[in-house]
Amino acid sequence: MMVSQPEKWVDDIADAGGSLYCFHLEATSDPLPIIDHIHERKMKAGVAISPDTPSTAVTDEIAEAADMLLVMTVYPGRGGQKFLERCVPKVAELRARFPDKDIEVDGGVGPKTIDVCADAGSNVIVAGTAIFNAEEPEKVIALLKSTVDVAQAKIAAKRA
Ligand SMILES: O=C(CO)[C@@H](O)[C@H](O)COP(=O)(O)O
Repeated sequence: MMVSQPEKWVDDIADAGGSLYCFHLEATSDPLPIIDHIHERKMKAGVAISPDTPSTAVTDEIAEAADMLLVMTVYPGRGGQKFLERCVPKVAELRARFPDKDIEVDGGVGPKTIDVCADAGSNVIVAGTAIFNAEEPEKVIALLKSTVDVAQAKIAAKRA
């Protein structure tokens, strides 16, 4: 949800059948009650950070309460923007602190940029333009999935 006052829309999304409610950390000074509310409404809670927000803004307390952490790799607003590689170290930092958490990337992700995201530890991928503009979207989806699967297996092997 790219909205201010994200707490206002939790019930509407739950009532509409939502299963995940992801909101921007920058949009609130009090994220923990929002996460609690999302969970009370039986949805998973995601916390997103924009490109200029450091990963350390996601405190251990917030991350432990949330189900998913989203590192935006473009400025929120529209599809088709250029992937911001400078955001990738935030994925690695979050993955190091939270080995078992879902960590998502969103923005400019496609066949040319998936490797760095997957190697940094992202296991949830949002891709718009790379899929919708592809001649064979299913092949792009398969590539994104397999790249993440291989990277996740490597990361798991290192941890073992
Ligand atoms: O909502 C946003 C950006 O505001 C993203 O979800 C993008 O829409 C993803 O699209 P691509 O960057 O993959 O085209």
